[in-house]
Amino acid sequence: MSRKKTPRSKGASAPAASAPPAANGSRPARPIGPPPPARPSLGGGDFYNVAFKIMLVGDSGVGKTCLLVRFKDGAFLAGTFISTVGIDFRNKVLDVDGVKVKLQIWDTAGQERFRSVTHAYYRDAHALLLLYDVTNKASFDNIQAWLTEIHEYAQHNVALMLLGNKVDSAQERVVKREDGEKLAKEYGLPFMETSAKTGLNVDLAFTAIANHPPPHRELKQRSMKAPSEPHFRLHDYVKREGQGTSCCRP
Ligand SMILES: Nc1nc2c(ncn2[C@@H]2O[C@H](COP(=O)(O)OP(=O)(O)OP(=O)(O)O)[C@@H](O)[C@H]2O)c(=O)[nH]1
Ligand SMILES: [Mg+2]
Repeated sequence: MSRKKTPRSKGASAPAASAPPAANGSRPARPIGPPPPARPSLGGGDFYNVAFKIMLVGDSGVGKTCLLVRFKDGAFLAGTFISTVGIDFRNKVLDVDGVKVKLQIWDTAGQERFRSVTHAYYRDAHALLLLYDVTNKASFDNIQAWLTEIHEYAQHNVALMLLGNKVDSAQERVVKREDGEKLAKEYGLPFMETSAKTGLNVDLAFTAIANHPPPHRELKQRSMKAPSEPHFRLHDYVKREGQGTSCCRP
């Protein structure tokens, strides 16, 4: 995949590839009735009922790490671009209808040389946030290649959302919002534009994923829908909750 920007190699403070907690490969079922007893999350004092694994993917430099840091810490990593090496993860527990949902968010390296590392993580992901940079046409053109990769390595029922990041950079924008909407519609994906810098739609993107329904219910409904409507619930959520966002039902 070609890129406009050449990411700098990683500095000493960069996140190292970290071993994942054991994954059971199954999608977490949101309980019907009272939530199961809360468990301590790995590596923190937060308690949770269910865990949900989300992967951030897209070209190097589109803002995956910044999006995660904005969501987790409410901060923006301005200045020096430190490209992720391999894969890193952070946890955040959200309350969804009284159920503590632990989002385990995997931040992958966009650089091609780490692709074989990240491939191994796709199959355990319950959801994918696929990013491009609205100021980088190449990152948008590469979305199709990312989708091919996702179809090859991820579970067939993975929840997927397309995000056009860096919308705060209005002067540098080269990918129009309509172009993002059109592409999303073509592939039947929910879509929104985000800014890790200002925080626009960042929480919404993650909470939409966290509100994703239990897989058994979704699969049942999905089997009655046309294949081109795989993410209708995410669409509905984004449409309902979003401000200045877009939702593309094919
Ligand atoms: N203006 C603006 N800059 C951003 C935004 N998000 C990220 N950046 C900048 O874009 C550069 C790359 O951001 P990263 O989050 O490190 O990119 P990445 O996708 O994680 O890159 P890799 O780790 O190499 O895959 C950094 O210099 C950030 O400061 C945004 O929303 N707006
Ligand atoms: Mg990164």
